[in-house]
Amino acid sequence: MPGRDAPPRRGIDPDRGKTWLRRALPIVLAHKWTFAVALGASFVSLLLQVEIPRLLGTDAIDKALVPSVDQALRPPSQRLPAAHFHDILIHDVVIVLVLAVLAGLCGFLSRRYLLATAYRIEFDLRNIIYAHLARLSFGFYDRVQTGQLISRANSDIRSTQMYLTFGPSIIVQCLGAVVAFGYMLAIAPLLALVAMAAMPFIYVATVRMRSVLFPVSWLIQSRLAEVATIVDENVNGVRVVKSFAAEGRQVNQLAAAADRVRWAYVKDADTRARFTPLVQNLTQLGMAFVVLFGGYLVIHHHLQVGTIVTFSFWMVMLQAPFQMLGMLIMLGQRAAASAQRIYEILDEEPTVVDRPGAVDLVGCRGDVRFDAVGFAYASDGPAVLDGFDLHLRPGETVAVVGRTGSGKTTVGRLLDRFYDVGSGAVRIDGTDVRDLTLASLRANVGIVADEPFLFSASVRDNIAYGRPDATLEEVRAAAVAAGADGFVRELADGYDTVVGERGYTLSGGQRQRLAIARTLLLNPPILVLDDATSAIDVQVEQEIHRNLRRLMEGRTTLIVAHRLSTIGLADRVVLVDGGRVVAEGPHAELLESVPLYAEVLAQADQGAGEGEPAGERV
Ligand SMILES: Nc1ncnc2c1ncn2[C@@H]1O[C@H](COP(=O)(O)OP(=O)(O)OP(=O)(O)O)[C@@H](O)[C@H]1O
Repeated sequence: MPGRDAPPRRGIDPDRGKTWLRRALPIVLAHKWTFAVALGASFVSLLLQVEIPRLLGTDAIDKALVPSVDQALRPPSQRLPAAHFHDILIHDVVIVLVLAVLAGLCGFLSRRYLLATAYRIEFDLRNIIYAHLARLSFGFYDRVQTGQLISRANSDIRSTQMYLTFGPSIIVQCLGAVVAFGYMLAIAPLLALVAMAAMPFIYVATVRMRSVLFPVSWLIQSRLAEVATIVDENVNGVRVVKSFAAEGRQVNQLAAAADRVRWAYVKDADTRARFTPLVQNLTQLGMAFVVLFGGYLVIHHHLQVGTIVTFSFWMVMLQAPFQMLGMLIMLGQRAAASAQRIYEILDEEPTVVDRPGAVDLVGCRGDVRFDAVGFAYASDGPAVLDGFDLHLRPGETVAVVGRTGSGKTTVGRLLDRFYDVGSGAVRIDGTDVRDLTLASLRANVGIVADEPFLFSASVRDNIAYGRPDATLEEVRAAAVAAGADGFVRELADGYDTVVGERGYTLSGGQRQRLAIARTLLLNPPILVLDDATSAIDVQVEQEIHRNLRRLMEGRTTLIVAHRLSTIGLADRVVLVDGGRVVAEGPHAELLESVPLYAEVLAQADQGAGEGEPAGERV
């Protein structure tokens, strides 16, 4: 059996032509032994539970209690000693006790292993999905709403798991009931049929109850999620709410959502209140018929009293599977829908993957070439780059400048293979990036993104994200280089300070400096700076620029320049327009000779005037 943290051993069957259940089978089979123990123990426990009423009824009552009562009617000389009946009684009770203990033990084993199987299947499904999500390319994340996808995946995983584990368990319970019914038929066939008379009604009532309850339970889930979203937005967006004095509106919005949850809960309680007593009373009614018809048989000496007692116990056992069969059908429908949604993710193929024969990028010199690159985000979408040529010599810093939406950021993304080019090629040291392993490519190309993402972890862990084994000295050196050391030292716990969710406890500038430190710790020979300093004030920016200049030395750096000041870092500027490079050279030269360049910079100046924190937009 795998350890708790063992990765899943099998994934789903990739054959899309198979039914959802057959596709999920490998995951269940990976735990077949735990599952078999659970089901086996459950079956044995049920057999023992079938046997106990038989012993009590047909043995203890019919062979000890009823004959002992009969004794009173006989003359004393013909009576058997009371000890004779005591012995039978005690013998039966001891056996019942032993069986009960064994049944309890089997019940324990079955629950223990069934739940273990359930959670292992859930663990596997969750890991398989997460591992797959991690493999999927950026194109997928552009299309789907990731947050919703993940939260939906959670409830889908749960309902699929429930059916996969509890489905077979319910079937085993039904088998136990079949055995009990077999006994009933063997002992008193007519009475057995009478006992079964109420069962179809129990089944129908339960199916009806579930058919109302299931949609309501979905409703409750989605409405709770709605409330959670409103609370989350109110907490995260508290500054906006308060600054617009919109507290009252928000509270009303929450009250309305909470009322919708209340309605769904009341509907749920209402349904249960109506159906649960009905199902219980149907069983009692069935028992009444058994006593009536069984009593008639007893009076006419066709049956013994104990059999009625035994049958009453068995009827309680029989009604459970009839209730659960209804549930099984509902669970099945829900699980089928859930599994389809899970498969939608798992069937999605990553588009950017290691090609067969891909080689590691070793000893990277940092020579970068874009050769006639053509690219569109969607196959039927407009071309973002079209015949884009650019050569960055080792150690050179080049700023890409262009109008907003001209494809500057895209150039950086293609270099790190976030997306693959549609035509042409991006080469590093002469090798097409598609012929390099992704891991080695990304270890050699460091990206400092426009909106740095920090994890809810310590400053140290955030900086060391790409190299978790880095020493504190190395982390500090990177922070010093990125100009972050000063403010980190002033934080309550220094490098051990946990930054809040996504780093919101830090200022924009501080977050960016940590992101720069994180990339610098990797020491990549090629850097992509996506205007990483856009949220930093002029003074800090100058300091960072000093640091960056020192650090860019010896590295090939592509600056995705959205701001004028960043251009100053570059040895050379290229102007992008219409998806290709239309001019290149030093800033001053371009400014003088290329009207479009001056125009783009002028627009950037306007952008700066419209609320940019510092510097000018490009
Ligand atoms: N993930 C995406 N999916 C689809 N289209 C995208 C995606 N990212 C960018 N685009 C589109 O591609 C074009 C180029 O975008 P890109 O971000 O490269 O421009 P940019 O020059 O960096 O712009 P800005 O200066 O405004 O940041 C734009 O029209 C944009 O709408």
